[in-house]
Amino acid sequence: MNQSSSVVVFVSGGKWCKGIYQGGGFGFAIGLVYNRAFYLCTHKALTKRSQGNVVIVFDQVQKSYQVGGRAIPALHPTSMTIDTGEVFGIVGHSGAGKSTLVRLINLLEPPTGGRILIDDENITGYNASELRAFRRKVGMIFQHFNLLSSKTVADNIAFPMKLAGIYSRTEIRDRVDELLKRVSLVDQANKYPSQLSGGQKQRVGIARALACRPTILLCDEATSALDPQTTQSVLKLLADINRELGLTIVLITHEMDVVRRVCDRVAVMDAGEVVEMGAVSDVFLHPKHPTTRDFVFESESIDHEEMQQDLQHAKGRILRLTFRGESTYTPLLGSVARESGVDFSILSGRIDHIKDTPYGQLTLSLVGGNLDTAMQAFEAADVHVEVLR
Ligand SMILES: Nc1ncnc2c1ncn2[C@@H]1O[C@H](COP(=O)(O)OP(=O)(O)OP(=O)(O)O)[C@@H](O)[C@H]1O
Repeated sequence: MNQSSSVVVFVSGGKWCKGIYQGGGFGFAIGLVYNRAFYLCTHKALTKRSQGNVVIVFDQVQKSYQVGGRAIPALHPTSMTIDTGEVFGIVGHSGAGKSTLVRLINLLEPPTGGRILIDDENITGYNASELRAFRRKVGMIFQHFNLLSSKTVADNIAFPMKLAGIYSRTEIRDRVDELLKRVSLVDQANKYPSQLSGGQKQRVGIARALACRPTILLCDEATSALDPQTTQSVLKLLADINRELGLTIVLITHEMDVVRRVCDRVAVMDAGEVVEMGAVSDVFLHPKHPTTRDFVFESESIDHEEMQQDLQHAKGRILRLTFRGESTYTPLLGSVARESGVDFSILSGRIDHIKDTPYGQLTLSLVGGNLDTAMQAFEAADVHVEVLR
């Protein structure tokens, strides 16, 4: 193999970093990096999928707000389904309509058109008492926690049960104790919200949302007010709750990184419309809509213009390879180079996870040899190949 030098972008903790890489031993180097990173991963997400039962159906649902006597659309007619037990992300910029969509699910906002079915029932036709019973099935957590400042942690958690008026004192006490343990706040039970950190406040919010044993949990920018480390721990708690209780979680956020960490599927919103929807791995690794691409680039800290300039300097054909799950374990580049006689330069690379599934992306320039043989070898190894130039 010829020696070649090129810009290399490697990843540390999910971030890109650059350097100059001499092409000779790249197969080994990449194999080593990948194997080291993926050795630590579990395969849980490869086997876990939603149970396939639809819990939420939006059938041509639309919402307009009356402003100054005029109907201003916030959600254009939207049809979608959310499955039982999945974590469903809704991502979009400010004003895209995310909060509106999520507030329709528990009828905090009534739709101005279409039908919303929850567990096969059209909730838009509910009377007041049916609505009260329904709302116990849907918990909600908020960006700014919305705790009652005059009540202790334990009393905040007990509050929805007391309000429901259908639980005994013993039931409430036992449930509060159980939830304090679940959110690791047993020793904070008698404190007031002002005495807690942001992460602790959100844990109280989560416990309170779970008090009446809901089957759906709505999260409205639940981590947006938290620092990165606290965000991680709150997302982990939500993932544990989803896995252990089988709760369906609908999570709205303006950060694709949050979606990548916990969601199974995602809807991308732009100006009141769902512009892209699908499994997080598909949407994240192969974004189609420009808004989705912006979110993905932003979350990967990629300067798109800089990247394009780097690509212009590269010789030959340019491919982007995407490895997912099992295919990431194969130290493939060396063997493909030997088989095809193609020389590679690595222009960029990234390794990370989508939920628990490892993935890697490499952008390569290829010179000489037999390109078709190389492409066939990648595809045979279950590596997705995109020709960029
Ligand atoms: N109660 C309301 N009355 C009038 N217009 C509203 C109301 N609530 C939201 N809107 C408008 O509807 C559109 C969608 O708002 P929404 O809050 O759903 O967006 P979002 O994506 O959640 O934004 P953000 O991330 O900033 O919360 C915006 O143009 C907003 O100004």
